[in-house]
Parts: sequence; C-alpha cells; structure tokens
Amino acid sequence: MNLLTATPASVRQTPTVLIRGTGLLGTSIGLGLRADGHQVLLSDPSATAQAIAADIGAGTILERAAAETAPEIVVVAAPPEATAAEVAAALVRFPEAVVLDIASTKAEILATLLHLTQDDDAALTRTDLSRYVGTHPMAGREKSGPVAARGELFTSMPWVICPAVDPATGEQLSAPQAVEWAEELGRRLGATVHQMDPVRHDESVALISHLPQIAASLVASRLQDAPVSALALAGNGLRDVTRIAASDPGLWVQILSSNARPVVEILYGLRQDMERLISTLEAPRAPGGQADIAQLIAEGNSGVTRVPGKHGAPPQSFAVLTVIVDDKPGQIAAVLNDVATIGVNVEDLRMEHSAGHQVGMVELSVLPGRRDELADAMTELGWKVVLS
Ligand SMILES: NC(=O)c1ccc[n+]([C@@H]2O[C@H](COP(=O)([O-])OP(=O)(O)OC[C@H]3O[C@@H](n4cnc5c(N)ncnc54)[C@H](O)[C@@H]3O)[C@@H](O)[C@H]2O)c1
Ligand SMILES: O=C(O)C(=O)C[C@]1(C(=O)O)C=C[C@@H](O)C=C1
Repeated sequence: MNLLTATPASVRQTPTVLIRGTGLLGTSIGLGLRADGHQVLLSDPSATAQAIAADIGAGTILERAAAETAPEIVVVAAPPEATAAEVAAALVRFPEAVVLDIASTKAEILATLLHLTQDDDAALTRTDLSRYVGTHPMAGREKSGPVAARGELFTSMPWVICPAVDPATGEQLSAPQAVEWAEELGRRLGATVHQMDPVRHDESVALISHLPQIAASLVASRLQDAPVSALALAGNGLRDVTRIAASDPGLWVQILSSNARPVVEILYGLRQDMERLISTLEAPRAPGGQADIAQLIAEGNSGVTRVPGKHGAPPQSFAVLTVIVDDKPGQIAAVLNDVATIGVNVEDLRMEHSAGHQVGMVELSVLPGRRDELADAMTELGWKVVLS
C-alpha cells in the first residue's frame, strides 16, 4: 500500500512499520504498535539490541521477515547524530515508505537532509523528502536500551510533529498525507499530537526539556562528594529535582550539541538570576535582600503554575494526601480499593520510599474540595494519612 494515496481516515489500516534503532524509544514504539495490531519489523546495528527487542515482543527482526514484506512506514529511532543518515538511507531503500524520525532535536536533522539532496549525484532527492516527517515524542525515561522499554510510554504524553519545511523558501516539503500518517501513529500510541515548525520546536524543547536536564545534572553533580550522613536525610525535594540526572551522557552530548544556541540563550538568563541570588545571599539581611529572595521564590511559584496538568489539560492544582503503607505486596491496590469505595477520583498517584524504613508513601492527588473528606474516611478505615 502506498500511504501517500491512502489516508488513515479512509478505512482503518495497519501499515507495516519498520523500526530502525531498537533502544528505549524504538522498542517502546514497537511494543505499542504491536498491541495496536500492526506488523512491526525491527533493525538495529547492535545484534543484541534487536534480539532483545524481538524477544520482549516488539516485532520481528527485519532479516528474518519474509523477503516480500516491505515496510510502509519506517520509524528511525537512532541516536540524534545517526538520524539524518538513517532517514536518508530509509528514503532511498524503501521508495514508497513514509519515513519518520523521533530524535530530540529537529532543525539540524532537516538541514542535513536538505544538504544531502543538493549533491548532484546524491541518491537522495528533494522529492524524497515529501515522504519524510520529523517527529518528537515528549516521553522517555532516564534509562536507555530495549530492556527499559514500555508500550504505554506515550499514553497521554505530547508528540510533536514537525513537517519538513525548506527554511530558505518556506516551502513545505512533507506531503500532507505523510504528515497525517505521522500524526496517526502518535495517536495510535496514545499520545496527544501537536504540530510545530522545526525551529520553534527546538526553541521550545530547549526550555521545557533541555534546561531541566541541565539543572538536574548540575544539582546532582554537587552530591558526588557529599557525606553519606547528609545524603541519608534526602527527602522528596532532592528526588523530584534529580530523577533525570541519571540520563545517558552519550545521548545528552548529542542533544545539547545539536541545540546549543537556543539552550545558551536560556542559560544566559539563568546565569543572571544565579548571580543576583549569590550576591543577595552574601548579605541576606542587607536592605532589599529579603524582598529579593521572596521575589525569586514567587517567580518560581508563578512559573510552576504554568506547567500543564495531565492529558495536556490546562494547569490545575490538586490537593495531595499521603497514605503511609507497609512496604509489602498488595498495599497500593488496597489503598486504591478503599479510595474507590469512598468514591473519590484519583487525579494522580506517586509512590515514594522512606529512606531507612520499611514503609512506602502513596501520594494521592485529588480535587482540593474532596481532600479532607477522603482523609477522614481513610483514617476511619485504619490508614495512616498525612496532609501536606
Ligand atoms: N530517551 C528519551 O527519553 C527520548 C525521548 C524522546 C526521543 N528520544 C530520541 O529517541 C532516539 C533514541 O533514543 P533512545 O533513548 O531510545 O536511545 P537508546 O540508547 O536506548 O537506543 C538507541 C538505539 O539506536 C541504535 N543505533 C546506534 N546507531 C544507530 C544507527 N546508525 N542506526 C540505527 N540505530 C542505531 C543503538 O544500537 C540503540 O539500540 C534519540 O534520537 C533520542 O533523541 C529519546
Ligand atoms: O521523562 C524523562 O525521563 C525524560 O527525560 C523525557 C524527555 C523530557 O524532557 O521530557 C527527555 C528528552 C526527550 O527528548 C523527550 C522527553
């Protein structure tokens, strides 16, 4: 089936998808598409990565598939630096397929692809780019490799679709049908689809993805020589801020290098704020010092209210109630069961472990108006409840 003549809306079609690069993201996409009824083919330069992806059910290794099985969609899920060359190779090798990539930055990859078409005896032509759409699922983990993959990784998360546009002329190169298929794939994986041009995408992710990674890494790097006695006191504040500090350095070298300009612009502003804070804290009780500190925290308050809530809905504040549970199987289910019986909807749930104690803390986010009622009812049922 040529997807440029078959839009996803016509009949429900399940194109055969080849995933090139079967690490965390590629394998997660494979698992999700298999669950949605697609035939998935897998290929990775690492024989181990592709074997693990196949073993955990993400698809069939390309070389083992029947010779006549040609992919209708290719998803390049390779490291950012390898992505442009892999997209070009897929466009040439599968001349009817729609080719998507999922790399974390978009403008540099498109520029490289355009550059590849300019060579007179290049295998890749400008027309081939009508079958290419850049995309970026805003979902991931701080782990890499197929073993960390999850088919439901993309559920309710944003997925950015960046149709290829020639920056020199503004001409859209991606065919509308190819864009439709890119969006459809994101939706079939449970994501919420957003369209954006590559440059605006890169500026946006510099702020909402690359800055947080840098902040987490910088904070966590302060811990390297911290005394064990200090680390033993770590509460949720530190965990909240440092989770992504465990991310793969190899991947982030590539992401930050290919989006350096927009990231640097943000870091200039951050540097200014840091310098102001440092000089204020050098004499915190000097005139104006207290107001300066309060302003910094208040500016953070105002920023955090702008982070969208779940399902990409407008930000909403939920009230949090923490239930202390024994660290043994079945406790979370028992908590949720009782909450359901009380009739309160859980908007979000988080589990934390208390350092040094055999207890867990189940944090339930609920509508503010229902919190006290839930806390009373849970206490009555024998749970230890903490309001924060
Ligand atoms: N990790 C995240 O949170 C996240 C989220 C969104 C998008 N992405 C993007 O997804 C892509 C893959 O990231 P990941 O986290 O799955 O990394 P990963 O390290 O888990 O997997 C990358 C895989 O690509 C393979 N590979 C290496 N060179 C290749 C090549 N030339 N062609 C094909 N495959 C090749 C590796 O063997 C490995 O299996 C990256 O471009 C990344 O920017 C990552
Ligand atoms: O949740 C995480 O672990 C992530 O780091 C995911 C995250 C993000 O910043 O949201 C990181 C980089 C990717 O390009 C996309 C998603």
